[in-house]
Amino acid sequence: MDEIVWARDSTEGFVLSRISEILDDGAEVLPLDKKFQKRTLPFSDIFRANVEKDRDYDDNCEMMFLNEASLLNNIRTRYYKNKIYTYVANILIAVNPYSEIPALYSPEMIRNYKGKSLGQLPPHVFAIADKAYRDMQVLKQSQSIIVSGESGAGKTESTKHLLKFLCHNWGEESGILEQKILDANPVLEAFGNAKTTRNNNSSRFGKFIEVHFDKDFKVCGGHISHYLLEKSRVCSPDGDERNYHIFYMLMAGAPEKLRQSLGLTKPDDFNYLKSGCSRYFTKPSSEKKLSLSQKSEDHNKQGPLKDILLDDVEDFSELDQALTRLGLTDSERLQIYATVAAVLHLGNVAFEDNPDDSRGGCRMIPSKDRSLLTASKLLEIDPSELKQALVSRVMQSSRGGMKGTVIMVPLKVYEANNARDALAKAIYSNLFDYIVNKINRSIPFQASSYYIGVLDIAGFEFFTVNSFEQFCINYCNEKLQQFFNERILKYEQELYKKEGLGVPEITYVDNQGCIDLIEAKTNGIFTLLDEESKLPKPSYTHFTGEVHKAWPNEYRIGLPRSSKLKAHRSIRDDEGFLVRHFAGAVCYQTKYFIEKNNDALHASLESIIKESRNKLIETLFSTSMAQKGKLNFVSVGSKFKTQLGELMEKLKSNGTNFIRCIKPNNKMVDHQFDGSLSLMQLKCSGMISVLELMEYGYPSRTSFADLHSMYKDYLPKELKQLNPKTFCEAMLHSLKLQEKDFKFGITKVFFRPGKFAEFDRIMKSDPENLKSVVAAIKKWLIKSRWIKSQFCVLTIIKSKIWKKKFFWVSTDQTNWAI
Ligand SMILES: Nc1ncnc2c1ncn2[C@@H]1O[C@H](COP(=O)(O)OP(=O)(O)OP(=O)(O)O)[C@@H](O)[C@H]1O
Repeated sequence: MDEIVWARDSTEGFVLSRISEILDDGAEVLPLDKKFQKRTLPFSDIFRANVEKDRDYDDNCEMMFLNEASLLNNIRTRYYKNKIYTYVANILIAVNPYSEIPALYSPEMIRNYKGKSLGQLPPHVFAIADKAYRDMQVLKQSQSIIVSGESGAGKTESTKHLLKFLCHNWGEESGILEQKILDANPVLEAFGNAKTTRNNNSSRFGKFIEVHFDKDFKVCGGHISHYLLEKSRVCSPDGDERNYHIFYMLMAGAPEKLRQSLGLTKPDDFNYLKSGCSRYFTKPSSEKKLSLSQKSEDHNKQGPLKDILLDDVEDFSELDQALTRLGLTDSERLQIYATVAAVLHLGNVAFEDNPDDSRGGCRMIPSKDRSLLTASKLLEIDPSELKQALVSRVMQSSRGGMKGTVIMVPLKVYEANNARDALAKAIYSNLFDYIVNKINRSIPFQASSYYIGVLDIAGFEFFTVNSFEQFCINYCNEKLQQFFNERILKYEQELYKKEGLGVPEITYVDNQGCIDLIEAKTNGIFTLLDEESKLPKPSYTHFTGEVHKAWPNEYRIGLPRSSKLKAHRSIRDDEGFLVRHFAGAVCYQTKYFIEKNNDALHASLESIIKESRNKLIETLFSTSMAQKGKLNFVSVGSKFKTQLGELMEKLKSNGTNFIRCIKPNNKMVDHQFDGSLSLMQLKCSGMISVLELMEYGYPSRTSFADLHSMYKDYLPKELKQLNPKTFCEAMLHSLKLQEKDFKFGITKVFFRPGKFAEFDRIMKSDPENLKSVVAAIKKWLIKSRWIKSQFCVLTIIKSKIWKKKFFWVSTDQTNWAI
């Protein structure tokens, strides 16, 4: 028993092994590398291997055996050769190299990929951008490029390269528009990105960036839509994580005068920064520009954070210039910086129990007066009114539906803390909306015919503790997965039908049930959460109970104790629920669901902030949704549901391209490939199911014209001159490929897995072999021409006989038919 197979392994993903014994429901396998142990595995963990050591494939579909193990191995082999891009048919897999690969994105590369069909050059993110552009031109349809992957997988970097390729090749001569679209990046990153444990420059929001084209397919504008900024980070970055970059950039990079006027000193002087990592990102040259008083104790002790791209000192001036180019005046930029500083000062306001209040209310700690004064000054609101609104809230009694006396309700310490944090989050997230809006307005926009939209949104997430943020992200991924399934499978089947291949229908697992569970109007989890918020005394345990009650027989939802993870099994039934997503089960802890879903300010705070004399603050809160009573509040969940609905509509009406980004290791280092981590991501992105589909279909396909242009130079003149369809027929029929390995469609030829590679190998083989190939093609051509001419003769003879017959029949009846 000598067959070499891939055997599942918990760390590597798969290891090459030899089957030593076949058992009833599995086999005993012996890994080739002695460092791995012999094991007995079920058949579902053993896969056939394409064993040609060190060989890799541009397109996974060129492989003979399409399975998760061969896919993982191909990606790994290529990654170590610095080939970070790989196709699975039209889908691009991009592995984060965590290092610069020389010339990979050079201007020459940008030129090279322009106008090339997919497959003509090695896989590349530029090839996908070019395909989207050509599809837009040919099909006269807007296109989307969906870039997905977990945090740190390289979505934002890929997005930047896509935009650069599009703007560079089809932007206007002056490059002003291109500059504006590209200037959006440093601005979005300063306000929307933060250092997390998984990525130094993690985007804490989703975005859909549209590049618009005019009737001549030249770039004529752009637009950014953003989703779900992570607001909780503003008040409580944790452990090794940081708050949004802008806070540190201002403190490290702003001119001294500006820092002084904003009362900015060093990160550990501010509560909203010192709960997390308080060090700056610097390079040796910029570190020298920092004074001791600007640096936190930790920074002084441990030194700066390091990243190839980030530098808080230099990034501030880059941001300031980008904002200027986007059209913001000196005073507008100053107001933005003042607002950011105000958030920090607000965070330093603290409360204690008020011994003079018999109702258990709190008061501000007197030593924090200075922070309150600075925050009020920067926000241009009255400090005493702000103080009052932070420690109490106004309620109106109502009797028989009539509004009655105004009552001042004192807040407890934790309520005042919540009110302060809610205000800080509202200011920051409204500022983010304002900045995105400013970017959009600064990008000139002429009448647009089509657009290419790039979606950069977080992939499926599951941690030990999963809260409302993960719930929203996973809901979004559930919708995107459904779309992916529909597009890939539907497209595939429609193509087979259109090309007349006669391949039987392929079915797939539908995840609509899971989507219903979350978004159903009457009993979906979002609805139950909103209902809970409207109760006089909302409680997360009651909400959790309602969720379990609403879905008693649904297998997709379960109690935390049904989790496979020990950490989740100890969560009480009324403190969490488990959702079985397409990518795996996730246990959500519901403790902060209500607060995170309803982040509106209480009425007193809302009215104080609206009275600000500061133009920017006034603008930020002019359209904000005041909580006009509990019954008509707009929750975070329902807003996201609506936004996502609109996005899905756009995606459905566009052509689609997919890029799946993979993070090869958690250490964020180059040349280290963690097999099981990467395999998990391939599964979560739906790539394994795509392979299953491809295994039974014809995954490699190319148009007759493309195939002709790809290989004509390998052949003599007389064969080159054939028309593309005859050329393809001649080549495929005369080579020793079996009939079942390929199919001719109307415009394309389709190959079974691995067969295109076989064909390619024959065509590119040594001259001696090629000679015999040419001879075989010529022989086939002579034979087929002979058959054709015989067929023609026969047809003429037949038609003559038929005409005679017809004439005879028709003259016998009516004459008009001749
Ligand atoms: N193509 C690339 N070449 C070199 N380095 C890269 C590439 N792609 C990503 N990186 C590195 O990986 C880091 C993380 O990438 P990126 O920020 O694009 O991830 P992401 O998927 O957008 O993460 P998040 O969801 O957290 O925002 C980058 O800051 C960069 O250092």
